[in-house]
This record gives sequence, C-alpha cells and structure tokens, in this order.
Amino acid sequence: MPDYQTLTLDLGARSYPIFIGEDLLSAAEHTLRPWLGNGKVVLVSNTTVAPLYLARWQACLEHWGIAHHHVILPDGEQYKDVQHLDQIYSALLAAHCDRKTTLLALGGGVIGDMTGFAAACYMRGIAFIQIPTTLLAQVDSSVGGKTGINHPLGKNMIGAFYQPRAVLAEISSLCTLPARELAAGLAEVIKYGLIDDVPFFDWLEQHMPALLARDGAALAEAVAWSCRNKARIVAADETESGVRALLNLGHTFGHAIEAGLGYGQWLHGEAVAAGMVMAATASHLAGWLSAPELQRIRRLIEAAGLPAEAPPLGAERYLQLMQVDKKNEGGRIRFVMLRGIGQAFLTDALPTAALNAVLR
Ligand SMILES: NC(=O)c1ccc[n+]([C@@H]2O[C@H](COP(=O)([O-])OP(=O)(O)OC[C@H]3O[C@@H](n4cnc5c(N)ncnc54)[C@H](O)[C@@H]3O)[C@@H](O)[C@H]2O)c1
Ligand SMILES: O=C(O)C(=O)C[C@@H](O)[C@H](O)[C@H](O)COP(=O)(O)O
Ligand SMILES: [Zn+2]
Repeated sequence: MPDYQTLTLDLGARSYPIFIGEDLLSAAEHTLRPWLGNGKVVLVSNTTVAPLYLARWQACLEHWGIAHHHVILPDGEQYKDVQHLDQIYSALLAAHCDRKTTLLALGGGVIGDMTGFAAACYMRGIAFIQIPTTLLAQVDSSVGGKTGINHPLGKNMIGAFYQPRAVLAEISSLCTLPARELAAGLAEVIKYGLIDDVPFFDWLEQHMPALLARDGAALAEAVAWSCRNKARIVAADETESGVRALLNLGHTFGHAIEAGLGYGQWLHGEAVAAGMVMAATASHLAGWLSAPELQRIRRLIEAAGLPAEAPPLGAERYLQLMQVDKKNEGGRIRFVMLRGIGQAFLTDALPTAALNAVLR
C-alpha cells in the first residue's frame, strides 16, 4: 500500500491526479516520473522555498538522468506581475527550452499561479506540474487550473485557465511554514465548509487546535477534504460559468483589501478571512443568515488566528475596487452570500443598506 492518497480531478482528457502524502519524493517513480514526458524540466521557485526544497527535487531528476534548469523569483505577492513573469520566459528561452519542456512549480500560490500562466503561454502551451508547499496552495491554488498574475488595477486580472499534469502535495513541507502563512491557508479551508459542506465545518470546529499544532494526520485530512471539494466543483464547471463562482466566497471583498492596501500587505488568506466575515455579516443584514450562524463563522475564523475585521478603506474605495472583479456582469457587482453554513449562493441583488453597513 502506498503511504499517500490519490485523488483525481475529472476533466476528461485533461484529468489529473492529486497526490497527498507526508513524503512524496520517496514515491517519485509513481508520483512524478510518469507526468514528466521526455523533455527538459525547469523548476520555478522563490528565494525562500528554493533553499529549503529545491535540491531534493533536483537530485531526483539527476538520478533519472533528466536535464533540468531552474528559475528563482523574488518572494512575495508584489512580484506576481508581468515583469517577473517575463523572467520565466527569459530563462526558458536562454535554456533553449522546446515544447517538450515541463515546468515544475515549487512553492506557494504565487509561484504556482505564475508558473502555470508561463506554461500556458510559452510556445502556446507546455506541460506543468504543481508541487505546492504552503497549506493554501495545497488546498486551493494548485488545483483547478486558474493561473495568472496581478495588475495594479486588479487582482489576478491577467491569466488563463490551464490545468497542470499532476499535483504533489507534501504535508511534510508545512513544517517550515510560518504560523501566519498556515493560518492564511486555513481561511480557504474554512471556505469549503461554508460553501456546501456542513460536516467539514463541524470537523474544523473540532480539529482547529490539532491543525494549528500541525498534527500531520489532521493536516492531511484537511488537505484531502478540501481538494475533494474543489475537484468536485471544478469538474462541474471548469471555466466558472456557474457553480465555480462559489469558490470566490469572501474574495470580492478580499481582493479589494489586497489591491487597496497594496499587494503583499495583507496575505491573500487573511483578506479572504475578513472578506468571508463581511459576506456573512452582509448576508445576516439582508435577512438570509441567522445571528447564531454568523457568530459560529466569526468564532471559527478567530480560532484559526485570522482577522475577522476588515481594514477601513472607506466605502467609496471598496466600491471602486470591487467594480474590477471577474464575476461582475453588466456593470453589476455579483457577491457570494450565505443562506446558512454550507449554503452559499451568487447574487447581484445584495440590498444596498446591507452592503453599505459592512463597507462602513
Ligand atoms: N489559482 C488559484 O485557484 C488560487 C487559489 C487561491 C489563491 N491563489 C493565489 O495564491 C497566492 C497566495 O498563495 P500562498 O498563500 O501560498 O502565498 P505565497 O505563494 O506568497 O507563499 C506564502 C509564503 O510562504 C513561503 N513559503 C512557501 N512554502 C513554504 C514552506 N514550505 N516553508 C516556508 N516558507 C514557505 C513563501 O515563500 C511565501 O513567503 C495569491 O496570489 C492568491 O491570489 C490562487
Ligand atoms: O479556483 C477558484 O475558482 C477560486 O476562486 C479559488 C480562489 O481561492 C482563488 O483565490 C482564485 O485565484 C480567485 O480567482 P479570481 O478568478 O477571483 O481571481
Ligand atoms: Zn483564494
């Protein structure tokens, strides 16, 4: 029996495995080798993750006799931009990479989103594999094929839907993650419970101390549960014409916080956490969500060490930033709201009074 789990994101010919285990390198013959093809490999990482984890994957490629190169980007959301994306293309061209090249994204969501977008565009599309090293990337960004970069005027505004060949989520890499980053990942984990999974929300209420203590079994369970939920939603709606928009719970407000404060000031997960409390509060004020459920949501977010209060950008600024959102249609802002825990829905009819109250 392998000591890792395998989930599948079912997208027909573009289906792929999501491997989840403590140590996937020792099983790399099964978890990595089959997805590499017969071209070169280029590892993309950053200045924080590369010193920790790059050498072990390079040694594995050496062992197989696979030619490889690497690109190391600066660390931070503020570098998820077109200038730093261009550094990946320059490295690929300098190394004479052809269409058989496979990119390996080794890092958090920033590296994964940028590497995926580089793979989507280089020579009109080459293969890439996600090796997510943050909790957030393991439970969310490495799965589902949203790739891209930020623009000064809006978060993730330039990008492509482009699926990886495989996802390798090594739970052991979470040992070196700063506590603030672990908490940021928990925001997206809580999101899945709120969208449509009451048993998961209940489980998270019971297991939050174990998750914060980095209990390996609890983390593996949270990653697998989250990936199952995300894979189910993405398989039903890959390019977000319907149900996938629910994965944006908390993000209409959250993206405004990230862009409004300047990318990198608040972590993505922190902004999503505060954004989910704003969405829950607005849902309550609109008469959709009960007061006890709002309290439960706030308590779980606070128990994860996440901010429940949004920064005071001012209602005008929030509205201006939220006008730049990919969910909007016909100039109307569409929000993900809650009728209850596990009952998210999309609406463009949030009462103005409820919206103004949370923006204030
Ligand atoms: N594509 C999607 O579906 C999707 C989903 C959610 C979030 N995102 C994007 O993902 C990004 C956020 O991802 P993130 O939270 O992983 O941030 P991140 O990529 O910036 O990583 C967080 C920090 O942890 C460091 N780090 C990574 N792995 C580490 C490890 N094992 N040990 C020590 N340090 C480590 C990084 O260098 C960085 O400083 C945002 O840009 C967000 O928009 C995308
Ligand atoms: O996969 C999705 O779909 C998501 O919405 C997941 C989000 O957690 C993630 O932050 C995503 O990048 C947001 O997408 P965007 O289209 O609103 O930029
Ligand atoms: Zn997110």
